[in-house]
Amino acid sequence: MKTDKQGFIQLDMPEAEVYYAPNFFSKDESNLYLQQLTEEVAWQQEEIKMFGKQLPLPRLTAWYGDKGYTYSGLYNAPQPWLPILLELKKRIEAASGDRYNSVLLNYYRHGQDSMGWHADDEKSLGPGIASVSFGGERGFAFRHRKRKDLPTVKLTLQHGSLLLMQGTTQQHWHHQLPKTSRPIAPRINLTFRTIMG
Ligand SMILES: O=C(O)CCC(=O)C(=O)O
Ligand SMILES: [Fe+2]
Repeated sequence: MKTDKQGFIQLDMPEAEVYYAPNFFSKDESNLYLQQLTEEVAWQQEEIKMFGKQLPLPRLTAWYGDKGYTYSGLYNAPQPWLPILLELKKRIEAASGDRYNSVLLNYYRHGQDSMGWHADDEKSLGPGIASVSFGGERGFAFRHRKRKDLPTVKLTLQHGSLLLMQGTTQQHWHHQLPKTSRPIAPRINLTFRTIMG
């Protein structure tokens, strides 16, 4: 690991640009953001069609921003930005040097809520994604899509942390937020994104 961007650690991952700032937000700020986001965001229980069945996603979600997006073949209209989301976006843009026009929010109610291996590599998505975490600390992992010789890269996403995924990260690596049997406080994750076109 090496420190590059100010306050960020760069993860040791070939063909990727991933930076992690464990204490991007102070404890007090993070507690406030966690509470406000829990209350103000329009959390939804979405369903996904799998093996011909409608299954609830193992987390609650919300989508805000300038543009709609298509997910699992369904078009989702965006909700207009909340002031708190614009405030977070501004601070993260200043640190990352990227610009974002939408944010996907995930609410993990307990350790059995999760997100499986995937890459955020849709053609309409810009390469810079900024991931903010508030609440219960969860494990997170990256796995190279082709090179089985490379180890899985694991980290703990802390309360108030910022993870930047840039460059060719999504083309070459998958990531996941695994389930845990540990009792764990609810967690909110925000991924700021750029939808093009
Ligand atoms: O909750 C997380 O840390 C990961 C979220 C994620 O990968 C996504 O929304 O695409
Ligand atoms: Fe993702």
